Amino acid sequence: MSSEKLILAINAGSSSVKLSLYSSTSPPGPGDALAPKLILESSISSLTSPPAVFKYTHASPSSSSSNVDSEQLPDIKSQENAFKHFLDCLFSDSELKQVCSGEDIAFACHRIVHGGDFDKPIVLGEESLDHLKELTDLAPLHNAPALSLVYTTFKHLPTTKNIAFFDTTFHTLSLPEHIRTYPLDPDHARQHKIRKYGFHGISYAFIVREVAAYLNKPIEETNIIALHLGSGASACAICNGKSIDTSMGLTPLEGLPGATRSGTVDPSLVFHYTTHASNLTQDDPHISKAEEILNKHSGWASLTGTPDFAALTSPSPPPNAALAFALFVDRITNLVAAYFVKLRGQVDALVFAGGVGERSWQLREAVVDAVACLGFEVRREDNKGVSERREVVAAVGGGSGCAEVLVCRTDEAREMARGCVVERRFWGDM
Ligand SMILES: Nc1ncnc2c1ncn2[C@@H]1O[C@H](COP(=O)(O)OP(=O)(O)O)[C@@H](O)[C@H]1O
Ligand SMILES: CC(=O)OP(=O)(O)O
Ligand SMILES: [Mg+2]
Repeated sequence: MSSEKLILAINAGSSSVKLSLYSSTSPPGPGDALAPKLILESSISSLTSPPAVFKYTHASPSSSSSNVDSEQLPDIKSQENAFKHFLDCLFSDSELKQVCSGEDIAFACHRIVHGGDFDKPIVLGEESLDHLKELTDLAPLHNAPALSLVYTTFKHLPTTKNIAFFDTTFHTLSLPEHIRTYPLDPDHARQHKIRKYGFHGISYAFIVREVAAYLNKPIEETNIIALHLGSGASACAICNGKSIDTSMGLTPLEGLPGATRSGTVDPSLVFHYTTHASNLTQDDPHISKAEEILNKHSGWASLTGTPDFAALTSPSPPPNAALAFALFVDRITNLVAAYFVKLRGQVDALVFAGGVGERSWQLREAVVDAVACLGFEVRREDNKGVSERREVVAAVGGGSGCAEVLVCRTDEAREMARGCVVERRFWGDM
């Protein structure tokens, strides 16, 4: 006998919480296993610049009376309160008969950005949490909010099984030693867990599976250059379905610039920029002044005054918009060129994903034009029209003889829900 189980996917950012509720049957059947069914999506954003904004949308029917398009919540300032508000809405939602209390939610899947050496998702318990707490020092800006929501889930959903999915997992076993090693004293590096980990792996796992299906190739034979360009941005060279290089490193700061992140800069810059580089910040005793500046007060927001990438190509752009745009295109070009060579030119597709990659046709056009000498070509009309289309993967260039240029609507929540459904070990005692 199969019964329906509910899966809640939780993606905690530093200033937002994104939640998606899915259903799946237990035990998962062969057909169901790949397709958890989306019931609703919700988000609470602007937690650090109140008022927080709440959204709550049923997957169907699209005009549900419980939907909240955009509601300001001035009293909500923490991840915990945001989550509690979401649960209150969920449990009082008269259109959702299958969920009345926390006991109805079988699984909570948490996106934890830094997973250290974990090479697969894990069920969260006291022991694994202790280990993850140690890793928080490596990624204080990312892991701390996610872990705080794990504790909140323990408190409010005590019967739910909590599973951690890591951004690092996709890279853990496949990055070659010479890629994951920094040229530093090996003993010191080992002792302090200093190496390239790579991030956005939940997204890359989704992208490579969807792109392989689109290309009608086995994942194990699929070679792509994937660009996850959101408020945090990275690139990944994927050879035969596996990550062989990626631009983020020990932390998500390395590599490409982001909305408020500098990306790679000369490490000595830190000491020229501020004499208080290693002082700890007042708000968080784990974060140094330098980390705060490079993570939260840099990137295109620092050049232009706005974190909104769309503003850079709007009819009335902010100051330095052209500079910030050209700089981003240049840093992406460096990576595409390097990864093209690392893949020996055997590239099935150049793939754009993430908020900027999926929505900025101008950015895609500029990047593809910049790497045209490698054989990439953009179809301008398809590229402009893609944002209105609903497919998970859409072609915007390439084709006959040269690599495809694709846009993939990446979905970290769906990837976690799918991971939860396909891993039988999570369902053992259910
Ligand atoms: N229409 C658009 N054109 C260009 N950039 C956009 C557009 N809509 C959103 N963005 C950018 O996408 C980024 C957010 O991407 P997303 O992947 O959702 O973020 P996060 O990294 O927070 O998960 C923001 O920096 C925003 O400026
Ligand atoms: C790893 C990372 O940078 O994540 P995000 O882009 O969601 O901030
Ligand atoms: Mg993201």
